[in-house]
Amino acid sequence: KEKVEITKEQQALMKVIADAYNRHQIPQDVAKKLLQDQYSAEENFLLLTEMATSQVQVLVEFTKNIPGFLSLNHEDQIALLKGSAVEAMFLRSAQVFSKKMPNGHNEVLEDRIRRSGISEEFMTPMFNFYKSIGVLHMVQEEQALLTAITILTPDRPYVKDQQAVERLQEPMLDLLRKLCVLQHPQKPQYFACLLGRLTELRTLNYYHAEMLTSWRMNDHKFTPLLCEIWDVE
Ligand SMILES: O=C(Nc1ccccc1F)[C@H](C1CCCCC1)n1c(-c2ccc(Cl)cc2)nc2cc(F)c(F)cc21
Repeated sequence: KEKVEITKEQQALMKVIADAYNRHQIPQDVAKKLLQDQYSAEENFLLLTEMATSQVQVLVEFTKNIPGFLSLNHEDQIALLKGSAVEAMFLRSAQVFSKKMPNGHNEVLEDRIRRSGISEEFMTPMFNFYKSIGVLHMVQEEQALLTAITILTPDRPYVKDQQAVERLQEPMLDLLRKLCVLQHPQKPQYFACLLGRLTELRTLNYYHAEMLTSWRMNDHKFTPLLCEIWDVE
């Protein structure tokens, strides 16, 4: 039985990533807002574009705290952010969705999202992903590391120096693997399961532009930042 322990520098890395993640959390206000009222498709779309725009800004701040990220080639920094922003948003949405709320609130939230304006065909893949994240009961540190690992995916389009990105991603993967063994000793496949979620996350990437352009309303308006990140308009 391999004795797993976190080294001093891994503890320091964990602290940096977890603090950055907590500092740059989007307040849970999107769930609270959705629970308060039933909005029209237009209002929901506006809320989504506002949330997604602020999420990108939050993601940039979080990414700047990843050790070594700012030493990467500048074009590669942009390619990594552009390549991971949508996945980070769905990962964040899944974490918001999975938060245990008072009785009945989780059901209301799901219902509000089902009726928000998203086309029917995307409900199943999206909620399947949210539920597969929910059953993992991830702790904050795991969520923060998983987001950092998603950002540091070497094979994003247009990344020139993939090795440099691998060198940053590897210590995160090693730390997450150890955390999983220590946090979930009764689930030896937990780490592999987490990485499997990242594969499922990429499939949502595939749908995201169509999820927006097929929102049940006319004349979809996007912020310039979203046009950049979400391959729309
Ligand atoms: O705001 C959102 N997500 C979000 C963005 C940035 C940071 C944090 C976020 F939760 C949207 C709302 C917007 C308003 C209409 C309903 C969906 N959202 C999605 C979502 C995101 C993108 C597409 Cl194309 C389809 C659904 N899934 C959600 C699950 C939740 F539990 C939740 F609370 C909100 C969620």
